[in-house]
Amino acid sequence: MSGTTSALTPPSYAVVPDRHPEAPAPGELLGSHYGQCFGCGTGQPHGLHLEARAGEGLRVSAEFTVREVHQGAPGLAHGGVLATALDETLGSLNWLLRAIAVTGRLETDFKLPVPVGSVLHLEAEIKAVAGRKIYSTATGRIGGPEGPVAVRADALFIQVKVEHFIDNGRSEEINAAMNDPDQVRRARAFEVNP
Ligand SMILES: CCCCCCCC/C=C\CCCCCCCC(=O)SCCNC(=O)CCNC(=O)[C@H](O)C(C)(C)COP(=O)(O)OP(=O)(O)OC[C@H]1O[C@@H](n2cnc3c(N)ncnc32)[C@H](O)[C@@H]1OP(=O)(O)O
Repeated sequence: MSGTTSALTPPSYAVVPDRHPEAPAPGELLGSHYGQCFGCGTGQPHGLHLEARAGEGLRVSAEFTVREVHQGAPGLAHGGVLATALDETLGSLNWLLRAIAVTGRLETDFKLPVPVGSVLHLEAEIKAVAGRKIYSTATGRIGGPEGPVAVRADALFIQVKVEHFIDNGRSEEINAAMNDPDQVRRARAFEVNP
């Protein structure tokens, strides 16, 4: 069975948003939004170390190399790890709107097994925005950027304010992040949209 549930179908009043004028230029590496992020941080030894790049329009691309620590079945990537790669790539679309948004819903199709050692070539795109809701979609291909689609997802991200993290995160990490000028600069870069 495949298909998208109605919660991921943009409502009639949804619009295709503008790319933010100060969004990173096409081809630019986006960098990690948080060094300890399991998806994109360089401070997580077993993390995905996913590197995303701005694309044209409302698109980003990213690559993730599947390592032994990412296995589910012998020699194959764990499905949850692949979902994380899709989630992280979709999350990096935030940079194009310069808005902070978190995943509300993520629906994933697993179409092909992904062996350890594979490079997953990811692409994500914003389809529409309705108020705080951002509708987006992503694919992950193996065997090259034009290879077959191994995984895909549709998602709904919800815009939040930076207080979402300050109010809900564990105080150790939040205090460390707030005392890191680089982290504060990155968080502020998203706050231009109320
Ligand atoms: C200096 C300080 C340092 C801070 C630095 C931070 C920088 C960070 C930068 C960038 C971060 C990017 C991180 C990317 C990482 C990858 C992405 C992830 O994995 S994120 C983690 C997983 N996700 C969650 O943990 C969300 C947990 N959920 C929630 O917190 C809430 O449920 C939340 C915020 C999503 C919504 O709660 P509400 O109370 O704000 O809003 P309501 O009214 O419930 O929803 C708004 C609209 O959205 C719909 N909605 C919400 N959830 C939905 C769902 N699951 N399915 C369908 N619709 C949903 C609702 O029906 C409503 O729609 P209607 O406006 O009425 O039309």
